[in-house]
Amino acid sequence: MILSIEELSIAGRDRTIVDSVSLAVREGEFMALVGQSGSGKSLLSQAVGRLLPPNLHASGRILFEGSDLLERGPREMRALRGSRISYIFQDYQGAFTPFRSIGGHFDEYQKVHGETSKFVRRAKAAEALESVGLDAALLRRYPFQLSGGQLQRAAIATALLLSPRLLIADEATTALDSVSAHRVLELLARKQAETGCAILFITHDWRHVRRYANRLSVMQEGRIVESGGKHRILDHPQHEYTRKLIEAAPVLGRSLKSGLEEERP
Ligand SMILES: Nc1ncnc2c1ncn2[C@@H]1O[C@H](COP(=O)(O)OP(=O)(O)OP(=O)(O)O)[C@@H](O)[C@H]1O
Repeated sequence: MILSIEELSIAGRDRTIVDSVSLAVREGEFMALVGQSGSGKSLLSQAVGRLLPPNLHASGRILFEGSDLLERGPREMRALRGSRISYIFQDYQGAFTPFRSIGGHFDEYQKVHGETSKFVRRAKAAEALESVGLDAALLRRYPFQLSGGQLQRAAIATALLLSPRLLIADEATTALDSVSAHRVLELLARKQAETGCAILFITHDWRHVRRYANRLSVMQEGRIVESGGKHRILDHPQHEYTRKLIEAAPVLGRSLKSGLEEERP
């Protein structure tokens, strides 16, 4: 296991929002986390990077590469975020400062993580951008000069720059049109195959679960109600809530079944 969340609770002053959740992500797998709005998926993922809002408190254990992140200090966590654990969010625009060029962002990111050679930083930035299918000339542009899909791809390039072992994607394609979303997901899957990083993928879109996930967990009101392999859950959901979520998903001409049938010759 690269990540093992054990009995994690997240609470505010007067209520428990995430209630004793356990969830594991294996090395190199694509793990989806689904559940209705407000079920606690984002807070759970923020707790992993110790990014919770200050009014919320996490308890339990979050074992990453064997050691408990809840016991790490802020400096250690800063070093870990970006290098071993990376995030991409729905709000890709928020990942970029408007008046800094794309190249400036890549440069700053690498400086913060200790790359002292300007030459190396420049070369890595160009390589990273090209690896997500973008022209290195975009490094000179500003965020508002890129499309949503291009920006999200640039965000993925940044997130993968330092070869993290875990990438947390929180509704990373929700704000994109379906063609751009598809491209971004294909890119994520390809980068995952290349780098072997694990992905914790938070989504509302069952088509993406069906296509990309290895395993998934279903969250309802702060608890995990069901976890397992994609085929098992999509074809034989055990929990009533999972069944309802799957039934409510838009089908768009293709069955939401796991796809096993199609894989048969
Ligand atoms: N800082 C906060 N203080 C108190 N409650 C919060 C805070 N942030 C979020 N919440 C509440 O915690 C619950 C879970 O929020 P969270 O964002 O994790 O849900 P989610 O499952 O990711 O939803 P969505 O799919 O809409 O993103 C919600 O009821 C939300 O209103």
